[in-house]
Amino acid sequence: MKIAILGAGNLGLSIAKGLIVNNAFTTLYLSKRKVDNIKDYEEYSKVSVTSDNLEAVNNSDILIFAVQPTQLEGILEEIKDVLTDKHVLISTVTGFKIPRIEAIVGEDQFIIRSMPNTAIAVGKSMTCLCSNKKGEKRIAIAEAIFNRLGSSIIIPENKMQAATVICASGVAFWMRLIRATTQGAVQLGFDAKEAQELSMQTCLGAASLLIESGKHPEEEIDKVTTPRGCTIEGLNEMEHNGLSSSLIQGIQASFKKINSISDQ
Ligand SMILES: NC(=O)C1=CN([C@@H]2O[C@H](COP(=O)(O)OP(=O)(O)OC[C@H]3O[C@@H](n4cnc5c(N)ncnc54)[C@H](OP(=O)(O)O)[C@@H]3O)[C@@H](O)[C@H]2O)C=CC1
Ligand SMILES: O=C(O)[C@@H]1CCC=N1
Repeated sequence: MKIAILGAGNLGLSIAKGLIVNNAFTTLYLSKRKVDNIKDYEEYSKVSVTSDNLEAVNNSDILIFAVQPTQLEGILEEIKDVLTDKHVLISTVTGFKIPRIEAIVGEDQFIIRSMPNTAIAVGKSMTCLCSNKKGEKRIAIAEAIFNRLGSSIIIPENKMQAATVICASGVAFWMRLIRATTQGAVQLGFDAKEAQELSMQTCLGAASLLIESGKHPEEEIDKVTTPRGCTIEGLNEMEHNGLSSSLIQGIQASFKKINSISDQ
């Protein structure tokens, strides 16, 4: 696959790393206006770095847009005249809905919206996808790309905002929980490095257990909570202090914010 990432910033470079590590492209163009800080990527085979979006588009089939929402319109205007039937447009841009993309490049383009997260850099992104009518014929290509870099599901476009909160912002939410449990472990006597290792691996183990068993979290929690034991003591104290409620309220606040700053 000949892929271009237009907007090689935080997310764009995370996608690039995932593609490079998984050898998941034929050629890869990385574009941004100031290329000095990504020049190193040219050391990888078949990777080109450019500040010329048209060069990237003309030499690629899959175009992944990873610019800020206010920058997408300008890029689409810039490249729309060189788009051909070979191109599949994949936008990762938050809150920029498909009809708005179609209004610039036309309905007769394969348009896909994708919401990955930064764990794509290590092939572990949960990515949500949707498309315009024409894009339905190419969404399998997007699935193939994002399934090599984690997992993907296809959702209706009206759930993309919610998916952004749960999956994209979600990485930050889980990181903060890992930091908090790390701080707890330091207070119990582990040094910072050990504490983070214990926290991260336990988090990974808990998620893996649910993924592999298909079970509900409470079923697994029941196996851990010895009657009158330390686990239920800790869990109940956390709940008295609003653990679940706080997480749910944070998700609601994030969702309210995303709806206030986007166009859908
Ligand atoms: N960060 C995340 O975890 C996630 C982000 N998203 C979405 O992805 C998009 C990108 O986010 P993020 O990576 O954090 O943002 P960044 O600001 O880190 O990256 C945007 C990049 O676009 C480049 N850029 C700006 N204008 C142009 C242009 N005209 N042509 C080419 N490149 C350009 C910028 O570099 P330069 O100034 O040098 O051009 C910059 O590197 C956003 O819409 C965000 O909502 C979605 C999911 C997760
Ligand atoms: O925080 C944000 O608004 C963007 C969207 C999801 C991740 N980063």
